[in-house]
Amino acid sequence: MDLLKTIMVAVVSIVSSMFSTGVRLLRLPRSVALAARSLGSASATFNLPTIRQELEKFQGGSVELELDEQSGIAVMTLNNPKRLNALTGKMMVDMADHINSLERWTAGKGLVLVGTSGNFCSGGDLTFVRKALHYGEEMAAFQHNTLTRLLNLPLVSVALLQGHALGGGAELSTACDFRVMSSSARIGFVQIKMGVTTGWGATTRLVRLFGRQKALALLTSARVFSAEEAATEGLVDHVLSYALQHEEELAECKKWLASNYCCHDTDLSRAVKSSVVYSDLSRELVESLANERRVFGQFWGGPAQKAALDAKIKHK
Ligand SMILES: CCC(=O)SCCNC(=O)CCNC(=O)[C@H](O)C(C)(C)COP(=O)(O)OP(=O)(O)OC[C@H]1O[C@@H](n2cnc3c(N)ncnc32)[C@H](O)[C@@H]1OP(=O)(O)O
Repeated sequence: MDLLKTIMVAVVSIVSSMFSTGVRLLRLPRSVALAARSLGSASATFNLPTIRQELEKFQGGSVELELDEQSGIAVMTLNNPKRLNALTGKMMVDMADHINSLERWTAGKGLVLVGTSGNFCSGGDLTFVRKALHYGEEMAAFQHNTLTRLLNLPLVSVALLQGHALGGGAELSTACDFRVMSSSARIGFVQIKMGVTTGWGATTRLVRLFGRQKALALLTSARVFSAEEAATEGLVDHVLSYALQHEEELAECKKWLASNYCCHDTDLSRAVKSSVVYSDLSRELVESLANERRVFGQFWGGPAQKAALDAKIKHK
């Protein structure tokens, strides 16, 4: 317990020093998260509560959170099944609120991020996207904050990829520590085909996960991978051996997480994850996300994106 406290204090001290220099992205305890009312970069400052109010106007779908006190494994479910769990503004806000709850959940050691009804997420909800073409950098700032806090939770997280994980859906999966894939699922960073760059932080995370060459290949090719191909490329950590029903695959995924990475003492497990996060709290991460946001803002709402939206592309 002392070790965990020491690490948390050190992390808070680093995060606080980032706040004092105007860099307000990273998170840890609720008290610090509450202090992070705005997210700043060298060139722009974003007011997260104001962005939140704006995003809430784009209703549709929900994100649910279930905490299992006994196993210490939480399940966060994307729920917009008619649109293959594409994310609306309201769902982004729900997710941010659930990350707040998970930051306070001291009994937890694991998290599964999943979509309902056998699909992970088909990216940004294109109905929402069409109405939010004026709001790219702000949305990106909100998502960067939420997904960095997800990545930095003291829980070992896994994305269960079923059905489609496309565009923003593929980005969400990179905010988890591990990826488990259903044998029939597909994953692709298809943003470039939609006339945009990554808006939810995946470029920064892909470079860190797989190195710059593979990140560049994934993002410029927009290739959509089967589970077998994704495993060969090292994009996913485990492929479920045969396709099961949604609930059975979720149970399998929880079992995989519990038996591999959540099988030791809770305090120690959280301390290990916090140490990993600590080693990753670099200014370079924050600056990379700020750059990613700026680049994204240059294309969001631009002619290439509008043409792609008009073309009603299916990423088969
Ligand atoms: C933030 C930046 C990004 O995320 S860029 C990536 C944005 N996402 C996309 O471009 C995905 C577009 N959708 C597709 O390619 C196809 O729907 C895929 C996922 C391949 C599934 O094809 P298929 O199995 O034939 O199903 P379908 O097209 O009939 O879809 C079922 C219903 O879901 C909808 N849907 C799907 N994706 C989205 C989305 N991202 N936003 C809003 N709605 C979406 C489809 O329109 C379809 O709805 P409906 O039944 O026609 O009313």
